[in-house]
Amino acid sequence: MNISISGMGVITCLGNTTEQIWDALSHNKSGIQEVDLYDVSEARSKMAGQIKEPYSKDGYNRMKEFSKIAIYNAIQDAGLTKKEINENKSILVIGTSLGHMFQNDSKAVMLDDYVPEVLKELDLKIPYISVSTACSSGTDAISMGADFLEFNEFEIVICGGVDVLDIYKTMGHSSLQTLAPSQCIPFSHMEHGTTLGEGAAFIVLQDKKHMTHDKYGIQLIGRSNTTDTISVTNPDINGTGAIRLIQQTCGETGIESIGYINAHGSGTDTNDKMESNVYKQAFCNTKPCISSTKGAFGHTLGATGAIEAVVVILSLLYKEAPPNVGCEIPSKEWDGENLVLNQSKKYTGNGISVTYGFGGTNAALLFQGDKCL
Ligand SMILES: CC(C)(COP(=O)(O)OP(=O)(O)OC[C@H]1O[C@@H](n2cnc3c(N)ncnc32)[C@H](O)[C@@H]1OP(=O)(O)O)[C@@H](O)C(=O)NCCC(=O)NCCSC(=O)CC(=O)O
Repeated sequence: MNISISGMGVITCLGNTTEQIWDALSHNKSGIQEVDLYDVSEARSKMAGQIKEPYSKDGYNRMKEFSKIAIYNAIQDAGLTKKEINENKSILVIGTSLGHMFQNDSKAVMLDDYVPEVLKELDLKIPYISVSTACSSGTDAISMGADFLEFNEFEIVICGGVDVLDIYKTMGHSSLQTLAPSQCIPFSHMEHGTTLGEGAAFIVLQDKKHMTHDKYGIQLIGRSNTTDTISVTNPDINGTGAIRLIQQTCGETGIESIGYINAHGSGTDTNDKMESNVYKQAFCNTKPCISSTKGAFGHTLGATGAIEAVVVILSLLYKEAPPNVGCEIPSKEWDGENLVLNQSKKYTGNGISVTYGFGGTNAALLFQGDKCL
């Protein structure tokens, strides 16, 4: 089966359309600013990829609003009517890390309790399933969506990730000492650490032979996940599970087909060292372009894999690997690697999005496409 991308919808600190985010990314722009959503005076970092007004400050409503915008835009982009979605076998697969879970101390909050309202307000009468695998959630949601399509369970799959900023995530990462005091610049020789962000991205997957018009000509040709579980917070510095992940994702296509890697690039010392070890070993004969887009969006946790999947799709359409926003001088581990610095680079071949999460969850999506925008 040819798993095709028929539509995409996004909301991020760089904009609410794929055109806006590509324009900002390709001009090396970052959407990271000082947080005004809650009090960050006690936090190690005051900065985040916050989506500014006019959205609700309440986590539940914020999750709902971001999901609704990205899902609605993905459906519109796919040219599907609500009737078509409701009358075919359709499903929503929604990934998040902790979403709005810690927003109300007084009662237990379900991770996906807002989703029925999203569907109702969009007038969609379809089932949904939620996925939470830390920072790989958005990637795993797309992977699971592709499984539903491939095994003929569903015909129209809307899948992606959403996450919101909140004081609990900020203070959690602050006490773990993972936050960069100023701003995350993955793979840079400068200070290390991540910067949080928020947003949502959804894509519509369909079997190419059921589509009347394949406007993007992009296919999801590989997907996989592996688990290390060597530590709750530390990645396996040798990257054994991550290397296996890339090999499994590429399968018979072969890793030499990859022209661009959208890395996890969380900006922390341990993650960035682990990733350089992984790509050095996995791509010893080829040197694909590598960049992380977290310097632009911040680390959007459960949404990051879905947003980065959209970035890879756009990179295939524009035939350019986007910059590693803010990175002028890489750290020495990247000597000899084809790291994209602060300017986009032309590339040919397939694009892969790789995400790693706490608990050792690793996930990847491999896309192919020949059309040009
Ligand atoms: C969290 C770490 C800084 C911990 O490193 P070390 O163990 O070497 O450092 P350390 O012992 O000084 O720990 C720093 C502080 O965090 C606390 N700490 C560490 N691990 C903890 C845990 N499992 N639970 C609670 N607290 C913990 C320590 O007590 C200490 O606080 P105190 O000093 O107060 O005692 C590091 O593992 C790291 O950078 N991890 C992130 C790597 C990364 O970016 N991975 C990408 C995928 S994960 C991702 O993208 C995010 C996600 O999935 O959500």
